[in-house]
Amino acid sequence: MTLDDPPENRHEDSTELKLATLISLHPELDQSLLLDLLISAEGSVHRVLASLEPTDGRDQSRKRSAAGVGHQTSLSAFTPAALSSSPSKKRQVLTKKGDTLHLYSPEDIASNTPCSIIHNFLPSNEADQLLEELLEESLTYERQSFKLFDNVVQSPHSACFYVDSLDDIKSQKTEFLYNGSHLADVRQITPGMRMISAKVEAAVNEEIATRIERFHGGKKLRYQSPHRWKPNAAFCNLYQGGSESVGYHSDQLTYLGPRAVIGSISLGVAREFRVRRIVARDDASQQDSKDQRANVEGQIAIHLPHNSLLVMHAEMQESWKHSIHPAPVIDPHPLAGNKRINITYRHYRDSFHPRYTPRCRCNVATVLRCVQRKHENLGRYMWMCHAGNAPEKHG
Ligand SMILES: O=C(O)CCC(=O)C(=O)O
Ligand SMILES: [Fe+2]
Repeated sequence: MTLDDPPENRHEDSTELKLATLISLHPELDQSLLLDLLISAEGSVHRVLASLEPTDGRDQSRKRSAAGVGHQTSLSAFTPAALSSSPSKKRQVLTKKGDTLHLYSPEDIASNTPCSIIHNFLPSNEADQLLEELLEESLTYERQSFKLFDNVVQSPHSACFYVDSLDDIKSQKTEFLYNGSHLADVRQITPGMRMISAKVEAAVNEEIATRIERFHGGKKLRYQSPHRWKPNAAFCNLYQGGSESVGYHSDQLTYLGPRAVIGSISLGVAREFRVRRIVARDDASQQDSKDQRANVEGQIAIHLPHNSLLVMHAEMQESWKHSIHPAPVIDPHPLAGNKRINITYRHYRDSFHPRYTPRCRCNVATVLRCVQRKHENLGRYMWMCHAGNAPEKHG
């Protein structure tokens, strides 16, 4: 930025500066959480700082920026079965800083990430029909935008939210909050999406059972829903061309509850779904260099072809982050051209309906967060005020 820039750009820059200040003072907190707090506090760094407990003796260094495009590696170069026991206990080095481990086969994906994949999930004519329907539907998708002070920031892809019934639409538009506001575009699930939802339900429940049998001794994780997974909402994402993407994030657990499972169908152009483990700042020993920490975090690319079902299992949102990486080159799809459409089927749990969401002392609805960066509280959940007030700790 130069001094010739218009004032609104200078204002935007000051947001970055504020965020950078917060990141440097609270490196143990997730960047998206700090951004949420900053928005809620209407840009007051002071209010955000006041809402966070003081922490002494932290590593003041800035967060490592996400590694760029890495060169291709193959799994055979690494020791297998990184997740053969609890993923949080094993700290096996899978990648060197800047490298990306590319995974294609269901076996490699299941053993090295908290995900599983089914290729050629639907009969091919059904997948094509669904793609055609959603290509039409997605013509009116919009980029998700949220207000940051006087600026509107837009996501680098477009999306839309779907629920089962007209009553659910009404409820979504008035009761459920996302980034502090109601969603404007909520639609009723399309006939094609509804037609496959029973298949998705059956496959995801089977995948959950296999996963807990293989990696968790047949027992679900603590706080994981004891009930059958039943999709009742879906986000559809449209990526138009290789430059559209979504940055590293974990999905909001406020209405899904802890240990959420998500079933994600990919249609059209194949793209890289990148995942990396969240490593607590103080988990690595003092002597560990940033490079060593980056090695433990790893960076894994799961390739998502047309007509695949990826299941993000119960370990995923709390301990890993995911993204859709920008692609310098894509293979055009015969029906979709340069587009990828993704449906993430979700199970909104009744017991996490907004009528049960705790409210802060200031009467603002809270969001459910899991501590990801600070070792002593790792894995604990908290209902956090969206207005930047002191978090109420639970769990
Ligand atoms: O497009 C994808 O596969 C992932 C989308 C995603 O992360 C989300 O909807 O939260
Ligand atoms: Fe996501």
